[in-house]
Amino acid sequence: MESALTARDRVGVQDFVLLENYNSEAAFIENLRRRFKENLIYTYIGSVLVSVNPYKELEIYSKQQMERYRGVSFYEISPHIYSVSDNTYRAMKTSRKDQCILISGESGAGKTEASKKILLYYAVTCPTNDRMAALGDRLLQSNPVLEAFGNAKTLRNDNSSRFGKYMDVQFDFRGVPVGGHILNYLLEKSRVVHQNPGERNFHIFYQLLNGGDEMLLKTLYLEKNPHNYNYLAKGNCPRVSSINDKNDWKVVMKALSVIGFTEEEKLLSIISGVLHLGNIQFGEGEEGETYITTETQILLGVDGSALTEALTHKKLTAKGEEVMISPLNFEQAMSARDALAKAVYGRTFNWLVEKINQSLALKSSSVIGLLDIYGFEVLQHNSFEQFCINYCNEKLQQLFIELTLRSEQEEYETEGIAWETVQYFDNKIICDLIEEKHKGIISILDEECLRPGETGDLSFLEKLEDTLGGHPHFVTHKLANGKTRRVMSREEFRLLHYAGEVNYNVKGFVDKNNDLLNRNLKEVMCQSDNQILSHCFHREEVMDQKRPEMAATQFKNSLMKLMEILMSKEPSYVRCIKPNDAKQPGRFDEVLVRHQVKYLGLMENLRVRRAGFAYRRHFEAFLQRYKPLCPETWPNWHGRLADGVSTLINHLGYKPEEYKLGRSKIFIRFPKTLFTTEDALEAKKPEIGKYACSGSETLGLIVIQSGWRGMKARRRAKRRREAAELIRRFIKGFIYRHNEYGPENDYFLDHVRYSFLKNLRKNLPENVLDKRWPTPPPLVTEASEYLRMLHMRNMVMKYCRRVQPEWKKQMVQKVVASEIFKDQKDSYPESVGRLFLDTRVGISLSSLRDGMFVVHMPTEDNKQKTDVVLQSNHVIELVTKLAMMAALIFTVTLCVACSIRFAVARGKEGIIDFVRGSEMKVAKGKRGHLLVVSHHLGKKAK
Ligand SMILES: Nc1ncnc2c1ncn2[C@@H]1O[C@H](COP(=O)(O)OP(=O)(O)OP(=O)(O)O)[C@@H](O)[C@H]1O
Repeated sequence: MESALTARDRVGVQDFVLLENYNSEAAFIENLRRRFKENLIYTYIGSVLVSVNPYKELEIYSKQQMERYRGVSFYEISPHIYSVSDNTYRAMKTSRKDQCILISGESGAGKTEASKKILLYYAVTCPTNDRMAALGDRLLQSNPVLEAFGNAKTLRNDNSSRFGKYMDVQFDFRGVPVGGHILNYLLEKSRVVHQNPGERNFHIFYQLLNGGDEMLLKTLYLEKNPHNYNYLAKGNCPRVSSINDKNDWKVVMKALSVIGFTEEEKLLSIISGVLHLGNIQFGEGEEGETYITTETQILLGVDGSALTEALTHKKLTAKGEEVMISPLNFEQAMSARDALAKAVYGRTFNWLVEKINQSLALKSSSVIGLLDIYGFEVLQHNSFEQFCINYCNEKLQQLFIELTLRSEQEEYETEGIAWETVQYFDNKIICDLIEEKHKGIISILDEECLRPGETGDLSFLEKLEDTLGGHPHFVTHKLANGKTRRVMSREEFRLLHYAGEVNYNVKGFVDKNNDLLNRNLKEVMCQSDNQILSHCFHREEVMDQKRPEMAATQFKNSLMKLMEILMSKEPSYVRCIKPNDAKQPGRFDEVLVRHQVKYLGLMENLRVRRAGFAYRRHFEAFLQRYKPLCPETWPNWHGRLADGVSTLINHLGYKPEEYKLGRSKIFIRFPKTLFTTEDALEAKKPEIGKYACSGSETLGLIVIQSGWRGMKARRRAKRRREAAELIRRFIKGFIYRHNEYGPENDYFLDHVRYSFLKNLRKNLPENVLDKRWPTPPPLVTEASEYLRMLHMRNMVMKYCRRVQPEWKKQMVQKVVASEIFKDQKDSYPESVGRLFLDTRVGISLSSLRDGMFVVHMPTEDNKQKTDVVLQSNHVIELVTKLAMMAALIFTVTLCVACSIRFAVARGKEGIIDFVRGSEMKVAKGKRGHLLVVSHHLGKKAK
């Protein structure tokens, strides 16, 4: 909008809320016209985008353009469908709330083009990977398929969607498009059997005849000439200059394969089957019975004779039992045939949508819904279809008013500003008139259809008059005053819709609401060889005695569901306008546009939006823009933002009725106030320039400055958005921290894990005796314990690798000592730090047959005699056991030489000489030695 403020004189205002005379329809249309002439087809009403069909290719949809709109707020840049797409996408990502974009407008206004542009924007700009790119392809490719089967050339649009479409684009938590789902509404099935002059049947029929190769057509028993088929000949318009059926056929076939279709053959045999069905001719017998004069074999995969029978007879049932078969007259047989064609096509279309949905199905976290649905329709002759379409628009208008008011009210509340009551027309009264139980038009129509006896359109009209006479929004010829009576036929009723008056002709209402297909025709279709058809016509449906819901009630119920879906999402709106009926570029037909402005409820929309304030902006943005206008805020304001804004507007002389300050935003009531401020800014610019520099560089500098400021502001805004998103994810994660790992808490849980590991890394125990270990959060207790064990093992392993055998022996000894003496003997603690020397304690004995052994004792104590000489008859056993008991404490030395030295006292040694002899004895030997003679057994005894 900021750019709108400066550009307002040349190309009108970019946002209608800036129109001074916002109640003037003429001013509104003039603004649209001025912009349209400049190829500026988009204008806002607040955040609602109004789009005028240019009927020519504009250079505004390139990839570069997409880049311009990425991450930029509405008001920072000129209006565009990409801006709506981007803001919606970002709102979904940051608020995690599902969004929807409601696109409305009359036939040919550009709804489908708008929805395709939105889809393309997401396909190009959203993050993706190979798998998702394939899915995005499927999403885009669903368009040509749906258009082939659901679009047709009408007088108003060469590629008119003849069904309503709601598509969910599903995104995962990273904002990657991961799937889609389509809901379709009220396909115009009557087009299969009838087209007005200048119109065509659905595109697929012509594509097949033009694009299908000879072999295929031969297999399907088809000929190329569309005139040969009754169902294609009615509009007398098989060729359309803007349509290339042959090319489109290739596109559709390719799209089907991208989507992953394997049933093309069956699908095409149904399409050809419908064409053949249309060529079935009936003859009339003498007694009024009907017979078929043409071939019906192999049609739609069902038995020819069964089909013939079902097309010419009707099964009548009474009290649930079949009682008789009655022949159909010529008229009845024709309508049975057409009913079958419509049912086959309609159900196949639903099946197709189901198939596409299957190929797009994936689990998602957030959704952006696109509603591309028929706009309000007023034709020369309005019938049941227009009634349903306009009812749908009433519901959407109701939703629109409710949601727009709600969001306005919410903003006021958040900002702490008193809500000012907005006068608007509440169309609930019209919705009730149509849908109320028992009293509404749909209920009355259902009653008429179900009533026993002859039912009819005129008696339906009478019932309407009886029940609804006097309702302010309902009139019939009988109830009308003279003036209205003159313009109404006796078969019409008029509804005063929010968008204008529409006369509906009741002819066909009962039949269309009944949408009946004879039971025996359904039975035949259940048995079709074609699996698509046997899927579409289910046996249970035939068995079920309950009457299915009437068409209008079905539509009403599906609309209720749609309303629920839309209510649960944050809406954005695109309102499409058709500038002329000739589909020509550059022509702006004011009467036609005024009509649409009225029934799109745009003036009402503008009034609601402008009821309170024309402009609202965050303090920061407002201050940033207008701070040069006040010496106290220029060049920088250092206090609170709210105070800065107050200082600024006081300086500018805003009157209290012109504005309100909320908690974070300023609300300005009149555009005039804003324009005056904007003009003051314009006038100030040279001075601001001088402040920064002088002379001819001024202008450039202003541009650079403002560009730099803009960039900085964008960066800041981006950082803020990212931070907000981070905090939001964090809080949500915290709330769901006890849930399974998933999109809601993954960020939080990852963060907890990461933080723990980071902390652990800094605080790992450094040796086996270091018992520190950070306390883990509950989420990672098990992992932490495991890590602790691993780390300990690792430290032990490293430690062990460093331990020498000598050292190991010491440790083993120390462990044994600890087991024996720890806390038992007072001298133990002193021993812990000292090495156990091998030399300190030991046993020596000779290798001979004597029983002597010497226990060597420590020699530190001077006074104490040390070594002990002992004798035993069981020296081997004794020493072994001693050695075993204290294997590593003692060293047992076997003395192969014949003498053992031992300590007698400090510094004094004794020597024992061992010799072999005939008998054992211990005696005093030479030089004071002790002589030990051991018994020698000789070789044998060994
Ligand atoms: N933004 C655009 N740029 C160029 N041409 C456009 C644009 N929007 C619409 N058109 C032209 O107008 C034609 C009709 O548009 P579109 O089919 O989107 O209308 P619609 O509102 O969906 O109509 P219907 O309700 O009949 O389906 C398109 O085939 C295209 O030629």
